[in-house]
Amino acid sequence: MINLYNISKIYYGCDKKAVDSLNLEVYKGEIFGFLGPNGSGKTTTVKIITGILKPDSGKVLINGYDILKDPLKAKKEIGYVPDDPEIFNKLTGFEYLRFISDIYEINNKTRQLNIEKFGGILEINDVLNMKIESYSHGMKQKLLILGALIHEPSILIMDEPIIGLDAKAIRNLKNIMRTLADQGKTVFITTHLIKMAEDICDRIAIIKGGRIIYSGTVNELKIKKDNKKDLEEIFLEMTEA
Ligand SMILES: Nc1ncnc2c1ncn2[C@@H]1O[C@H](COP(=O)(O)OP(=O)(O)OP(=O)(O)O)[C@@H](O)[C@H]1O
Repeated sequence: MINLYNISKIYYGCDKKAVDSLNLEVYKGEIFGFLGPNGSGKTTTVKIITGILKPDSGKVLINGYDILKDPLKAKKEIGYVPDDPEIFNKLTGFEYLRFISDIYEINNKTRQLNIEKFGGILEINDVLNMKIESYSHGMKQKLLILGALIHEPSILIMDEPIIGLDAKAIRNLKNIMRTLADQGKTVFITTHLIKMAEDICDRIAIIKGGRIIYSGTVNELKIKKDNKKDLEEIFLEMTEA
């Protein structure tokens, strides 16, 4: 479970808050979609949830652990896929996964089992002996996802996970997300892709200018908007207004 209480952040030298008084609860057993136009504060929020950025005010709890006061315990709960897959290019895929496993103190057997399981689903295992610099964008993205799953986190947080993936990989990732949620884990994704959110997310929040302007299910939102069928139209209407 993820809890945000009154989170605000203003970047140095900026006059406007990147995120402003955010309150959010993301439950166990759900896939939660965080939607918003460019520059609305999605990545800032993800970086604050994962402890990469410190908010100016407010509190984040990760399964009850305060990300600032109890960072190791909180971070052990999280698997994180950043929006930029440019990392550790000189390592091979295996070396990267070993490195991540060591950080999370995962034994060899668990590491191997999870590489076989999730690497198999993501169809990345054939290239794990190659250096990451030789990977395509989509292959790097798959490796990052595999790395985020290797310690069996109870909370999976992915920033724009679909970008760069082909149709089959997207379907496989959706299946992984649904399986994790059905196992009682928390899945939090940011996306620009409204259709994706509509297809897979149990609940969504829409952020605009750093403030959450809606949180709930897609169906509740449609009912609120006079039963308009097209979520994309509703989203554009809400975020452009
Ligand atoms: N390092 C930074 N320094 C200054 N301003 C920043 C920095 N990172 C983000 N911002 C600003 O904070 C606001 C929110 O940015 P953020 O990256 O969180 O948005 P986003 O919703 O993830 O955007 P996108 O969909 O384009 O990835 C924007 O106005 C952005 O210009």
